[in-house]
Amino acid sequence: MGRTHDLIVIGAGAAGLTAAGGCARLGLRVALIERDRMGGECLNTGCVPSKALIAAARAAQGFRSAGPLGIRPAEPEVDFAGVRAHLRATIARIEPHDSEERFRGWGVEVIRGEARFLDGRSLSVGGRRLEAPRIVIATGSRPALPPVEGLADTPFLTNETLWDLETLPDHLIVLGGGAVGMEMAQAFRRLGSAVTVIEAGQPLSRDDPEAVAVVLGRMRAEGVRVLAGTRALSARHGAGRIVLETDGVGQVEGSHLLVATGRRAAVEGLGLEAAGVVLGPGGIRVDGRCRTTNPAILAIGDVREGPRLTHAAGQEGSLAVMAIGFGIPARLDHAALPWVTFTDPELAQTGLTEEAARERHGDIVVHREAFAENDRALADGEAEGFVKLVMARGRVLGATLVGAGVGELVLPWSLAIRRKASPWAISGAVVPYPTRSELSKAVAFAAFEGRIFGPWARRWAGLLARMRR
Ligand SMILES: Cc1cc2nc3c(=O)[nH]c(=O)nc-3n(C[C@H](O)[C@H](O)[C@H](O)COP(=O)(O)OP(=O)(O)OC[C@H]3O[C@@H](n4cnc5c(N)ncnc54)[C@H](O)[C@@H]3O)c2cc1C
Ligand SMILES: NC(=O)c1ccc[n+]([C@@H]2O[C@H](COP(=O)([O-])OP(=O)(O)OC[C@H]3O[C@@H](n4cnc5c(N)ncnc54)[C@H](O)[C@@H]3O)[C@@H](O)[C@H]2O)c1
Repeated sequence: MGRTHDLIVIGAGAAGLTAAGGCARLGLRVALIERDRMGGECLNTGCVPSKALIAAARAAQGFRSAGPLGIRPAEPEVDFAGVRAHLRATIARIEPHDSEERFRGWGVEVIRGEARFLDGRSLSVGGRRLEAPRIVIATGSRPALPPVEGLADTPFLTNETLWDLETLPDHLIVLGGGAVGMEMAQAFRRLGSAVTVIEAGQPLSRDDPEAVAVVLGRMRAEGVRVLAGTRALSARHGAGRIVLETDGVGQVEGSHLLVATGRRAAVEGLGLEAAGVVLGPGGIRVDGRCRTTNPAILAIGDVREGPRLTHAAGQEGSLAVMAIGFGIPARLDHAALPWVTFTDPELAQTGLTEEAARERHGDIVVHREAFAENDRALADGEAEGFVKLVMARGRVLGATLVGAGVGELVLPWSLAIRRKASPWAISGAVVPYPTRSELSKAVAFAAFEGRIFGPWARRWAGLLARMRR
């Protein structure tokens, strides 16, 4: 039996949908295999429900925190069933973008079932054999469980089950202080749970420590107990309580446990060996063009070694379209890959952190502006945080932003790192007043301020002034 399709994509998350949709719209015969829900993790168990929960939590917190604005603080009445309904409604509103109908409309053959490789060009799904000259693996990741004694016999939640909770936890223990752990810890605290985070190293350790300190300060002030440098050794449960034994603070007791200790590639049952695809410790091994050890097979999104973010998955889906649809050997460029942690204040990074830039480039210059200098932030009563710009020899290497809604301020800095916008242009842009974007202009201007108001400029202005006297 010969080829059944031009392209087979396994997994209908952000990565697989982008690859399948793009190639089908170019007229290729595309099969898209999905064993569970269309839209994958981001839509169903990741970004979307977590951001909807964060929005509900922010609304609740607004009741408590408006005192400085002259609104008497009150304890909100949280209707957790209503919060869940908001989560479900948000998913339902976004779902049509990722639906079978939409992709079938573009000519994609959506096949429901579990894929398993037969060899490097063919696979089986539900007893049917499919073959194509190009295959894309986009099967995502699953929660990685830590080696904590007794965990398997203890009831715990992960991002796959958290959204099914019917009542608000009385005391949520969060194991892992990464993006999932910190976002959910603050959200549940704001909704009314007691929350303890147990983190073996430092929370949000990939981020700039100075910016992380701002987030941690706020979370601790709101009552989240964050135990850094603390490892869970064992877990047990009884009488509706969960007890974790730790190496730092002894026992931590709560009503619920959320395990958020990282991810592992979802490859079980795929039969990678039959396809000649090698798995590394962090996921499927790929080169700079997302090619696996079998060059006819690409691996994109969470399943491969590398950053696990929806926009990275989408970018790699587009790269697959370039490679397979157009034959363009596009390479991945993560130099300006942004990431945002949606705590409050938000924490955003693009390019290198100050520490990474110093290690790699040695001689760097850091410019910094605080939201306390921004009129809009002051008017909003949310003036915590800063924008930090890291440069070397006139080039932007990275930007760190922490403050209310800073995820919306990252774009010009990602462009600047890729030299699609210059700090000079940003410093001279006309920015609407009063907006937080003014802080981006201010920090860019700081890079030139010394020269604009320096001795040469003063001499020239003085000369002109004297001529007019
Ligand atoms: C709580 C949480 C919050 C997050 N928030 C953000 C955020 O705010 N911003 C951000 O950028 N990222 C966020 N992420 C990360 C983001 O969800 C992932 O990076 C992204 O969803 C990965 O997309 P993907 O297409 O690679 O994989 P997935 O979305 O996991 O899709 C893989 C699909 O493959 C299917 N599949 C697997 N194996 C098979 C098989 N053998 N046969 C058929 N189908 C198969 C799965 O069912 C799944 O639908 C968050 C993650 C979590 C857990
Ligand atoms: N806003 C966003 O973009 C966003 C939000 C959520 C998740 N994500 C993505 O999802 C992925 C998964 O997030 P995550 O938070 O699960 O993983 P992570 O790798 O970011 O963090 C896991 C944390 O758990 C800690 N840990 C591991 N074992 C432990 C143990 N035994 N005891 C205590 N702590 C332990 C680690 O030190 C680490 O800090 C990330 O790659 C992230 O990029 C992104």
